[in-house]
Amino acid sequence: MPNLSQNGCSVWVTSSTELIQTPTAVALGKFDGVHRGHQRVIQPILHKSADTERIYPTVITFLPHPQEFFTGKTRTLLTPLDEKVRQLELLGVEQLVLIPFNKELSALTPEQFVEQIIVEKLQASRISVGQDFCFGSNRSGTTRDLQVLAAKYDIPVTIVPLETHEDDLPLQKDDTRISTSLIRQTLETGNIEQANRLLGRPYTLIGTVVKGQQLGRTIGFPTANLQLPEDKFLPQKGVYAVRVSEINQPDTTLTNRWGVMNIGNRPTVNGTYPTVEVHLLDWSGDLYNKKLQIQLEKFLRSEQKFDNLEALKSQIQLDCNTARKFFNRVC
Ligand SMILES: Nc1ncnc2c1ncn2[C@@H]1O[C@H](COP(=O)(O)OP(=O)(O)OP(=O)(O)O)[C@@H](O)[C@H]1O
Ligand SMILES: Cc1cc2nc3c(=O)[nH]c(=O)nc-3n(C[C@H](O)[C@H](O)[C@H](O)CO)c2cc1C
Repeated sequence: MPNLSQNGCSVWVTSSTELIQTPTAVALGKFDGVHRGHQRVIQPILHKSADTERIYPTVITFLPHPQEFFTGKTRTLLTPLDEKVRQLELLGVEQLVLIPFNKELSALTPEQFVEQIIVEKLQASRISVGQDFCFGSNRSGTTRDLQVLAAKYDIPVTIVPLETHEDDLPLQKDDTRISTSLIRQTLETGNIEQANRLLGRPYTLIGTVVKGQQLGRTIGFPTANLQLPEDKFLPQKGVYAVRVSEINQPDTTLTNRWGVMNIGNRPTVNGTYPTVEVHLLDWSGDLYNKKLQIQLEKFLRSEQKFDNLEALKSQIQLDCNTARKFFNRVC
């Protein structure tokens, strides 16, 4: 049973239905990315001033992802567990329940799901779902079914209309819904500003700084090499302007610092595997073992193979200048 409370987070995370804090107000869904649409679904379960009883604002999701369970294929995520918990905490969610998705659960009828999970295990006093939510065996239950079934137990259900965007996306002319897959597509093409608009916040990487080959310092640009969760979805390879903060430590010199980041194989130094490295502007010190949050703000260029380290060094200097100009304009 993961409990990330010790990880500096106040959200109670459990995958044991015996350890759920009840009664709950629940939002149901996958919530990968915790994007603007997800945020709207979560809004109705947050504390209302009129609440007299202690009701836990709770997000319910399934582990593994139902698609992963049925296909056997692992998926990368916009928000791996640790990051999802942090985003939910920022919204005011107090509990994340990861319901084990297995054969028994997938076989429950909509009626059984409401009775056994929503009523008995979660003791839900209120439910919120997105308009396209389906539940029960073969995804046979609709949001309308949920409303009807929950009404038998006097549980109100909010059905939240799908959030849309106003961006002009050539591939999605008629479909303006914000979705996890649209954000993934946008990140794959390096359109970070658009992805950030769809998310309602910057796309973020959270990782621990590990040792590399001690090469960066020899060209005047030390870079913190980030170890990320294995299931983290990476955007297009290349160089980005980023904001960097240390997680869990109120070290003010490491809060919201500007930086440049490279995601790539480093062809100039004959790199053989992809790395994620960040150079902080106007900062020096030791970052090893620190946990950093990197917010991606602008895609600057694709990775290139340079003839020598001098040429790479000049380009990184130009990247720093471009990032500085960008941040001076937006700040
Ligand atoms: N401005 C800075 N930005 C990033 N790291 C810095 C900075 N200043 C000092 N450092 C420190 O230097 C380390 C990186 O040094 P350097 O790039 O030489 O070696 P490395 O960790 O082996 O990485 P590389 O893969 O680049 O060789 C960082 O992990 C951090 O502790
Ligand atoms: C801002 C930035 C841009 C980079 N661009 C490239 C690049 O275009 N090609 C490359 O081979 N390596 C690039 N690197 C990685 C570079 O090879 C690596 O940091 C050093 O070799 C030290 O490991 C970049 C690194 C940073 C921080």
